[in-house]
Amino acid sequence: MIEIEHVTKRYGNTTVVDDVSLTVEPHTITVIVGTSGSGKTTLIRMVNRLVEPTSGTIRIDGQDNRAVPDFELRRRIGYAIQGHGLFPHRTVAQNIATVPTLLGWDRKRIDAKVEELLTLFQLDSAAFGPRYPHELSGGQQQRVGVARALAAEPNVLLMDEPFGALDPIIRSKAQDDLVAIQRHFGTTIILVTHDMEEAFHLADRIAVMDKGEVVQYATPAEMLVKPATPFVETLIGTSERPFRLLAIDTAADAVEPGSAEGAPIPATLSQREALSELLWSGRSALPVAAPDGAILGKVSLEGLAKRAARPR
Ligand SMILES: Nc1ncnc2c1ncn2[C@@H]1O[C@H](COP(=O)(O)OP(=O)(O)OP(=O)(O)O)[C@@H](O)[C@H]1O
Repeated sequence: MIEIEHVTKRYGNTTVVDDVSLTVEPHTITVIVGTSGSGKTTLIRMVNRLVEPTSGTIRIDGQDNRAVPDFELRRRIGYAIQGHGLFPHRTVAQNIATVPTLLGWDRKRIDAKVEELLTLFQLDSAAFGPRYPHELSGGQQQRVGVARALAAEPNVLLMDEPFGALDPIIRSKAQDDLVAIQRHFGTTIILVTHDMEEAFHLADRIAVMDKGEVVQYATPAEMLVKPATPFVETLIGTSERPFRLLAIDTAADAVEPGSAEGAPIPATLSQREALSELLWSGRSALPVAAPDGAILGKVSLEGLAKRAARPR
């Protein structure tokens, strides 16, 4: 659990984070959104103490983060940023091994961890381990960046626009990978993004920042139904509301019994993507397939239309 209590950061006379309090429950994804310069990066950097708060307290699993030695903070808190921040003169394997090496893990344990993470991110370790970052695509570099952040098995992962530089297809894949990883390790994640679609897709809770303040901290569904301020409403985009609602859950959650014609859609698609497939294929229902190919049932236009309506 991460408890941020009355945290303020000032640079000179300018307050960039203004008395922010929020609690991030263990094993959840909290997404921070807001306008440029609203203090998102500064807020998450105070969690791992890359920035020192002017006042206030941040506790990680009950412990004040000022009381935790640096090396221990680095082990407990992974940090992944846009552009990946990979060391250009170190191989992929060496990049991933950075924090475990600093922590003095033995060679065998480090090698096993590198292998595990590369496999998890669908990068063949024999082919990719010895390569240098410039020999990878942007999407591969991004995955290595996240793998490196996870190498010391942190309880907490901070991500600052980790998918910002990716094209939409790789981005969607990277988001799915992140959800899979989060389930696999049970990591508590705070992620900063500009992309509201990404926020609604990934978040258990969303924090909206405006001029250094958190103006709303709520589940995506709560935020859609009751935006705290006109700013939050604008950020969500009123014409987007039904689609945002559908972006929260997957097709698996909307499966109805029965069969349907046409190519099956994966159960992991968001309901929004499922709706898009339905509209584009011109069908009123499509089969839904589990990852092993088994047909789970169908999703229908009618079913999704009900789910897109304002929750009561
Ligand atoms: N070291 C610093 N010294 C002075 N001002 C700073 C410093 N770091 C950040 N700021 C200011 O604090 C404000 C918040 O910056 P921050 O990077 O946290 O915003 P952000 O919400 O992450 O923005 P963006 O979405 O554009 O990345 C900005 O106005 C920025 O100029």
